[in-house]
Parts: sequence; C-alpha cells; structure tokens
Amino acid sequence: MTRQVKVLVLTGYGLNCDMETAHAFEMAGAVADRVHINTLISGDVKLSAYQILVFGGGFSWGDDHGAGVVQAVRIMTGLGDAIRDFIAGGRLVMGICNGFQTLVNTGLLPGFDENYTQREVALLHNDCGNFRDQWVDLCVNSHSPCVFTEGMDSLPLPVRHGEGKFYAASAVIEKLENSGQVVLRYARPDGKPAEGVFPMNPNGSINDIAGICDASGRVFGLMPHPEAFTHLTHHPDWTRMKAEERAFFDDLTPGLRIFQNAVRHFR
Ligand SMILES: NC(=O)CC[C@H](N)C(=O)O
Repeated sequence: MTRQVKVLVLTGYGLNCDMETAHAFEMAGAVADRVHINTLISGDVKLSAYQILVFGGGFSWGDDHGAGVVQAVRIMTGLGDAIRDFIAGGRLVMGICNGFQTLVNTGLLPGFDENYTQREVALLHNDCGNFRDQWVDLCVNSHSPCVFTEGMDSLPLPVRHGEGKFYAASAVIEKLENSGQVVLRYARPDGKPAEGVFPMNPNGSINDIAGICDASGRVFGLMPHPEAFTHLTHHPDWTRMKAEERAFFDDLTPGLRIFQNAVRHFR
C-alpha cells in the first residue's frame, strides 16, 4: 500500500492560488487540504498531521508594508515553534510567489541560522517598475540539494508579481551560491542564465535568482508558479510546439514534476 502524503495549503487574507495549488498536489498523488491561517493558528487543525506545508501565491494583507510582510509576522508569532519542529522532523515547506516573499520575511529562507529566524534576503519591487505577468524560462542548479527540483535541468513557468527582485548583500549572495542554495535562475530560451536581461529576467533579480532553498533542501521558495503549468495546454505555445516538445510536456509538465518530487520524497 502506498503511504498517504498529506499537504496543507494555507488560505485566507488575499491568498488566491490555494485551489490550483491543492489541485496540483492532488494530481501528484497527495491528499491536499486548504486550511485558513486562523484555523491553523487556533490549533483546530494541527500542522503535525501533515508532511508538506505550502504558502501559496496571492496578495496576503493586500501586500501592505511589502508583499508577504504581514503574513510573515502573523505566521511566526502564531506558529513559529510548530514550523521549526515541522522542518526539524524532516517535513517539507514550499513558498510560491507570495509564499516565497513570506518565507524570506520570516527567515525560514535562506535559514542560515539554526532557528530559521534571521531575515537575510528581500524580494523588492521589480526593476521595470510594474507588475509582470509573463512566461519565463528557468534553469535548475544541478548542485542544489533541493528536493523539489531533483532530476530537472530547465523549465518554462509563468510569473505574476510586482515584487520579485531577489536582493541581498553580496556576502549573502556568495554564501547562497557556494552552498548550492540557489535553485532556480531566470534563463534564455536556450537554458543559459538571462544575465539580468529583461524580460528574460523579468524583475532585475541579482544573479537571475528565481528560487532558493535552505541547506537541507526541504524548504523551497520560488517566484514562478508551478501550479499554473500542470497540463500541456496551460503553455501559451502549446499549439505551435514541435511534436517532440509537445509530447514531452504532454507526458509530464515540469510544474507537475515539482509537486511529484515533493510527494515522492515521502514514499
Ligand atoms: N502572484 C503572487 O503571488 C503575487 C505576489 C505579490 N502580491 C506581488 O505582486 O509581488
């Protein structure tokens, strides 16, 4: 009998990708529950009943005080210890877009200190000055310990954000690069890094960084939306793709593969 993998997808206060994200995890073979932040904080639902915790996309608290800032405070004051225990117990945490912004504001990413509380990086307003809604190409760092991207090398995914510019002091960037914690970079269509060129790098992220993980590879955050590419026809060019490429994505989209990797980690 295969083990049931349970995923908790947070909802509430302006998050708007929870249904798609829960659906993507169910396509990957998990059981996904959408749980309101207050229900989790009140203890009516226990985090310990789950293997995977997801902070999804949206506009939590209307992006007031910076995207993900208020959610980070709410989460860490109400659930900090429970989340630290969750991670120490070998479980997975994923932050997508607004969820990634939340994870960096809590310090859960990059998680350099053992308490996962130090805020070391920021996601700033896009350099172009406006919200970007577009598809990007990404390349995966094969030296990264990230559980979610295991076996992957490059992939297209959509982004939709106003505050996606990955920024940190140069010593922090160096530490992330040396430790393999940089997981995803914005790329050119041939899979090489975008080297800051807009719109391939849609926001001006330093070193084209689109996603990072903690040292264990079990806490992962990314600006692009894998839940928005779980079927071939989600891709804007699916009718124009060469037969070979279409068959590749029809077999398994890279978005779905990320969720499958997470679920398979527990099997
Ligand atoms: N799609 C999202 O999660 C958007 C995140 C955030 N509201 C931003 O605009 O940057």
